[in-house]
Amino acid sequence: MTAPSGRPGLARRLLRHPLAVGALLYLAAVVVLAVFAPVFAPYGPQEADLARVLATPTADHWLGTDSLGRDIASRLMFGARPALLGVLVTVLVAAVIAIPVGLSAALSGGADRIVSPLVDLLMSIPAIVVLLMVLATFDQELAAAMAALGVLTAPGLVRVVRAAALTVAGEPYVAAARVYGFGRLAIALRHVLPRVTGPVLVNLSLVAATALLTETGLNFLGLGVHLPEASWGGMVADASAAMNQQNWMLVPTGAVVAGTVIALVLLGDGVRDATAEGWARPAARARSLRPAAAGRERDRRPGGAAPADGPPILLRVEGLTVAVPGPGGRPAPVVDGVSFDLRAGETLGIVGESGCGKTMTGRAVLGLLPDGAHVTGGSIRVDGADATAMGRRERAGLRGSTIAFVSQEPMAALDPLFTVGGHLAEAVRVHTGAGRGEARRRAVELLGRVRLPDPERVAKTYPHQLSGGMAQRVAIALALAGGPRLLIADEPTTALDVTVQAEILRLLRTLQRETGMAILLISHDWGTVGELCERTLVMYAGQVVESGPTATIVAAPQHPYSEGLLAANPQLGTPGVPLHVMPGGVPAPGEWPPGCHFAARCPYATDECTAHPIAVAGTGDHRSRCVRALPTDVIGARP
Ligand SMILES: Nc1ncnc2c1ncn2[C@@H]1O[C@H](COP(=O)(O)OP(=O)(O)OP(=O)(O)O)[C@@H](O)[C@H]1O
Repeated sequence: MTAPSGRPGLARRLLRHPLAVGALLYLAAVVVLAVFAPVFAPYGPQEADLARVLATPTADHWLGTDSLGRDIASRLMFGARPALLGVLVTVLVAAVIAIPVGLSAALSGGADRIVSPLVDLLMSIPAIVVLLMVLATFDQELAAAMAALGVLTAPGLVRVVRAAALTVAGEPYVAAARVYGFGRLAIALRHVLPRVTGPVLVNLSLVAATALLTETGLNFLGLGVHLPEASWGGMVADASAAMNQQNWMLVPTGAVVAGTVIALVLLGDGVRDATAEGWARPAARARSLRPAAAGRERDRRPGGAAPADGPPILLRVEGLTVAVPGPGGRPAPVVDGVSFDLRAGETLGIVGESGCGKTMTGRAVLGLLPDGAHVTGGSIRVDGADATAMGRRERAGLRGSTIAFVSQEPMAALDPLFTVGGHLAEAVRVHTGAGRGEARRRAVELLGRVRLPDPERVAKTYPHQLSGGMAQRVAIALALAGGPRLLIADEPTTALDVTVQAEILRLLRTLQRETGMAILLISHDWGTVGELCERTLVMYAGQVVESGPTATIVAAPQHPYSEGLLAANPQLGTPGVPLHVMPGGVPAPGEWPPGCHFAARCPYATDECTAHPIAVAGTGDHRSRCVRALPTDVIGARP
């Protein structure tokens, strides 16, 4: 791992852009001269020298005088005040409206359904008409007009914030933040807002430029600042009126207005570039978390009944069915009548090929199904409470504190903006309400618990500085932050190399012993499941086809699919003997055959298998969904 290093902040990155620095200096000078105009201006804004009207620059009047002999430099300084004030009002109003509204629209489908059409409607309103109405109503009060301009420009900015936030909201670490139990507000402020700052600042600079031009335009028309007060627009109007006698006056007034607009735009460009540089990171972006499940009830018989006695049942899933939109928009089940119990402190594996519905089952338990997928039947009871009947808030309250999640892509779950320690401390604060110092201490403690060497140092690193194994340990530490009683680990070792896989499995076993939490391990690999799980569910095409003690299934599989899966496992193979390959593939959702879903690939299939749905049957806690219970020696007798 590389040494911890800080990332230069936006301000420091901005200083690397000469044009932006020039723009910043120019704008700073304008602001200082405006604020301290009474100090810096050699003359009062209305101080007239009728003996020297329309003078070109002299030692007394550096920028000349206007048609009433007033000092142009002094009036430009005083005129900058309403200009800057107007810009400030517009920008503030636009930002205060657009940022929260745009974020809400991006993060909540309900809000978006209201916001998007409203934005379209507001953007079609002609701004100038509204501004003239406001000026007429408020006795030419420029601040009111500029506030109205802020309201009118807000919809455009809402679109920008929404679009930028939507992109960020799709990032895996935002999905992961929900998994870790963060509320919407915390996610919006902590993970999404910092990432939309760049586009927002760029667009605010354009809003500012528009506001300046509008303010100048209104004053040019004599509709804002009351004469004889100085305003840039009024000065441009004076200069235009005196063009036939002397055209110098338009040079300083026009140059100041144009210079300020250009500086605002250049500053926006600089911010955009500096923000983009901030996001260019050495590590490739990790892939996104995979989506998950929901369901319809069919077979309520527990496919994975826990032993009758033992610790209390922590999770009871009964007849869970999850559907996604299938061909023609009809719901297609991807999880079909899955039932199992998980007792406190127990480890249960779900094993099966890709596409069998393992992840969907896990994500349904978590209450985080992908868009379009939903639970169409069955129940999920956590500690006896029906989670499927819970409201959004109550369900979110379970995540992180009662149920935690670890995915196979730990790097994707970590926000690149924050150090590992910052990330963990935030999770601790969310779940325990601890103060900053305490949360920080607990964060380092958690890093120690997942056996990371030198936790203090690791706490200061950024995600891209971690190796895959370290990132997985950090993700596990994050999952532990809320003291969960159930950890759902979805292929937690798949992306790691073999030695690191073994270390992570050992860590999970140790943590499970230390904390007494239950583990639901999702894997396609018998080796992983066999390493960690007392009991296992074998899933095929959305259904549990076999369940029971892992050792029993491995020794004597009852279902031909379990048998084929075991025979195809390299860890259980004999050196020199080619591994068994199951012909065909898992049928896609919506294409499941009637009866046994595995029939088309099954070497023992008979007409009976496809005639009707197959019930779960078996003795004790070892059950399978097959018309025949296979003798143990049948693997050797494979046709
Ligand atoms: N967002 C989604 N929309 C529609 N279908 C989906 C979605 N996510 C997954 N599916 C489908 O649901 C089925 C079950 O997927 P799931 O991810 O649960 O399988 P899995 O057994 O966990 O396999 P893998 O290990 O590849 O994730 C698959 O057929 C998959 O194509």
